[in-house]
Amino acid sequence: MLHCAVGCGLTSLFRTPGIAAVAAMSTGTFVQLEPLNYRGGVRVEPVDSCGTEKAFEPATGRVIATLRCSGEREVSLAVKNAKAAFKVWSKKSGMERCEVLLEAARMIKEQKNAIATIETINNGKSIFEARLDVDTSWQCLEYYAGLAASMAGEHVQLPGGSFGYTRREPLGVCVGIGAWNYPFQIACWKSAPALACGNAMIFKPSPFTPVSALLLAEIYTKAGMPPGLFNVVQGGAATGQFLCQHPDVAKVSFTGSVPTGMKIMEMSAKGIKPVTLELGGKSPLIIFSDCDLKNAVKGALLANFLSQGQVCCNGTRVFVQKEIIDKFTEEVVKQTEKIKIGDPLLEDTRMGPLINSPHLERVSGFIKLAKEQGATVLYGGDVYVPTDPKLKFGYYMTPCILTNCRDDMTCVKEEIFGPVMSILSFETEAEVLARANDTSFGLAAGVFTSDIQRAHRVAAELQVGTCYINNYNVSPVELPFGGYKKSGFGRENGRVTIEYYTQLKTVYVEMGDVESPFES
Ligand SMILES: NC(=O)C1=CN([C@@H]2O[C@H](COP(=O)(O)OP(=O)(O)OC[C@H]3O[C@@H](n4cnc5c(N)ncnc54)[C@H](O)[C@@H]3O)[C@@H](O)[C@H]2O)C=CC1
Ligand SMILES: C[N+](C)(C)CCCC(=O)O
Repeated sequence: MLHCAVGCGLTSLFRTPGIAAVAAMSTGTFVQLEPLNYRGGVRVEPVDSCGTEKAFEPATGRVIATLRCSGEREVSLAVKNAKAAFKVWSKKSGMERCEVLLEAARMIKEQKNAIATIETINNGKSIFEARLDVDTSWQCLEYYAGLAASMAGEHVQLPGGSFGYTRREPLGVCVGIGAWNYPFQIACWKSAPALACGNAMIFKPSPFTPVSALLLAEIYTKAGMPPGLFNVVQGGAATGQFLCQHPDVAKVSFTGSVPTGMKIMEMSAKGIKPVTLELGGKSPLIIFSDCDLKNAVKGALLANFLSQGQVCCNGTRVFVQKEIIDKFTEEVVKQTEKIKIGDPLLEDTRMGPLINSPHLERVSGFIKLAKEQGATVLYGGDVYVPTDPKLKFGYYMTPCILTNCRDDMTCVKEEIFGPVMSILSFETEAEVLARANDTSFGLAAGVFTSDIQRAHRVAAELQVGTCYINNYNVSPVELPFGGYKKSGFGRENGRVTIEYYTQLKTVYVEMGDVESPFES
C-alpha cells in the first residue's frame, strides 16, 4: 500500500480520486510500502534481485521507498508476460486500441492531482510543473489513440492486375528505460506510441524515481489493456542490461545520458535491435538585439530553470547580442530573484530541490569550477536551506546566473543538468551560428528576434533536433522531439514516432500466371 505517516492510505485516495484529500497531503509524510514491480496486471515483488536502491523525497531527504533491483529471472518473467499480452493486443484493430488509450487518458486527467502530488514528492519539481507534466502525458495518450485508429498501409497497383500492399506491423516486446527528471511523462511518451502501434512494453524507471510509473500501469490495466501488456521492472544498470540483452526484446527506447546511451546502442547492436536514444544536451539560446526583450527574458528563464534546471533540452548557453546584453542581464537577474524556492507541494513554489545530494554537489562543483576559470557569479548558485525545519535536509540551491563566460569554459561546454545559466556576448549572426554549432550535442536551440527571415535562416543553420523561435521548452505532443549528433536519434511525439514502433511488411499479390525462366 502507498501510505502516508499521518494515516491516509494514498492508494485508496488514488483509486477513488479524493482530489481534495491528496492536495492536502504535505511534504514529509509519504512512504511507499506496496511492491514496485508490475507484472501480469498486478503489483509484485521481483522473484530475484541484484541489490537494492533507496528512493528519496528530495524536499526533505527522507527515504520513501527501498526497491529491490530486478534480477535476470524477474526480467524474463516480465518478457514472458509481455509476449503473451502482445499476442492478444497486436490482433486488435486500431479503433479498439484507440478506445482503451482514450479511457486511460481520461483516467489520468481525472487523477491529475494525485499523480502530480506523487511526482512532486519523488522528484522534487514544483506541484505547478508536475501538473503540466501530467497534462502533456494524457495529451500524448490521446494523440496516439487518434493515430492508432488511422494507421494504415498502402495499396499499389502493378501490371496485369497484380498488386501489392504494405502492412504496418508492431515490433513485439519493446523496452522503455527512463531518466528521473520527467518520470511520469517519459513513461507516457514511450508507452503511448508503443502500445498504440500494437506492441507490449516493459518500462524501467530510474531507481531515483520508481513510484509514478506504477500509477500509469494501474491505469492501463483498469482502462482495459490485457494483463502483461505494460509491465514495470525496477532497478539500475544491471537490470537495464538484462532487459536490453534479452533475445525476445524487439526494441529499446532510452532516455538518459550520453555514456549510458552508448552502452545501450552497443547491446542493441549485438541483437540487431532498433533503438531510440533521447540523450543529453548543451543547447544554445540566441537572443538578437531586435527581439522583444520581455519575451526573451521569459524564454531564458523557461530555458534554464524548469525542473530546477534538470531538463535535457535546456538552453544553457545564452548568447546575447552585444547591444542589449547589459539590459538583458539586468532583467534576467531581476526575474530570477523573484523565483520562489521551497516546499515543492506549496502552490506558489516555483523551484523545488534537486534530485539528490550527490547531484547537488556535482552542480555546485560546476559553479566552483566556473569561478576558477574566470566566470562571474552574478546571482545565486548557493546551497539553500529553507526556513521550514522539515526541509532542512532537502537538496535546494538558488538558481545561478554566470556572466563573463567564454566558449572554452567547462560550464559552457558540458551539460550541468542544474539551474545554471551561462550568458555569452556575440556581435554577428555568422559568428553566433558558428559558436552555437561548435558542440557535439544537438538536442535543441532557441532564437529570439523580430526579423522573420533571420529567424528561419538561423533555424535552418542550427544543427539541432528542435529549434524554438521566440519561445523555449514548449513541447506540444503533435511535434516530434529528439536529437542531432550525440544527443541521440529517433523521435518521440508527433506522427513520425509511429515509424519507430512499427515495421513495414510488403505483400505482393499475383493475379495472373507465374512467368519463370525455368519453365519447360
Ligand atoms: N533527450 C531527452 O529526451 C532527455 C535526456 N535526458 C538526459 O538524461 C541524463 C540524466 O538522466 P540519468 O537518469 O542520470 O541518466 P543515466 O544515463 O544515468 O540513466 C538513465 C536510465 O538508464 C539506466 N541505466 C544506467 N546504466 C544502464 C546500462 N548500462 N544499461 C541499461 N540501462 C542503464 C538507469 O537506471 C536509468 O533508468 C542527462 O544527461 C539528460 O540530459 C534526460 C531527460 C530527457
Ligand atoms: C517538457 N520539456 C520540453 C520541458 C522537457 C522534455 C524533455 C526532458 O525530459 O527533459
